[in-house]
Amino acid sequence: MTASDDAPAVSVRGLRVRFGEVEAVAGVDLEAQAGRSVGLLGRNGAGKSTTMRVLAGVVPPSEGLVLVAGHDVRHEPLAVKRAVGYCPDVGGLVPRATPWEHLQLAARLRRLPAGWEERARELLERFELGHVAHRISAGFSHGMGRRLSVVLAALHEPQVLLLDEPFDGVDPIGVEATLEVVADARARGACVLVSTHLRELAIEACSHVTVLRGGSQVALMSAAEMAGEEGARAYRSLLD
Ligand SMILES: Nc1ncnc2c1ncn2[C@@H]1O[C@H](COP(=O)(O)OP(=O)(O)OP(=O)(O)O)[C@@H](O)[C@H]1O
Repeated sequence: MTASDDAPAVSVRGLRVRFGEVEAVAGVDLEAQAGRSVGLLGRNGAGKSTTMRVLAGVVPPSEGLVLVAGHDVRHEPLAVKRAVGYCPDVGGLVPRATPWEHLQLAARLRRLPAGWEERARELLERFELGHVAHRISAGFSHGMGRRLSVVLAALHEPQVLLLDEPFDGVDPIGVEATLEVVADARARGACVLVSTHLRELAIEACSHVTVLRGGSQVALMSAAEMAGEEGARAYRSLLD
């Protein structure tokens, strides 16, 4: 099954995720159409990364119905993984591999047609990683690793792009490149989800934002409603 034109690219209904006694996500509903981007905001431990992991097909929901590009994450995790590009909040890189080797592996696993190298080079240049393309990533700074993770998530132009803390520790060039990747993805009809603590960047990158608190969703609004001093106050009041 694939998403029909008007079906949401991401549909989350009553999502709950438990790890033993801990309820990491305790009720999230979300719908995002193709061409939209949604920001996930909330304090440390609010459940953002767990929600992202469910959308990436990495962690199964304990309860709820989650469809990504028309695929049920519970029953079709492989189809979900094929449809998404996922930048995890931590990890995901092989320390002994170079950026180019990461890209070669991603291209092989995703069976990308010949010609992917050009897009890979263009992304590396955009993120100013071209000069370290053949250096092992073990010595990369945190921000360089973040930038490479975004490149890897975006390489195959996925239907759904999931960026978990893509701006964390990233310099202004990397932030700009990431915003461009989000805008490009939206322009070609992909749906983008961005988890971040940075309200202003969420507003810049996203059409809508949702705020999580203690695993529960406490707001879903247009990004414009979060803007300015009034938006900052509204956001602050949602945090505790
Ligand atoms: N594998 C796990 N086992 C046990 N508890 C977990 C696991 N993963 C997440 N949690 C717990 O679930 C809650 C939500 O965590 P999550 O990482 O989703 O939050 P977050 O909003 O992404 O936080 P941050 O902003 O700090 O990255 C936290 O209390 C966390 O300790």
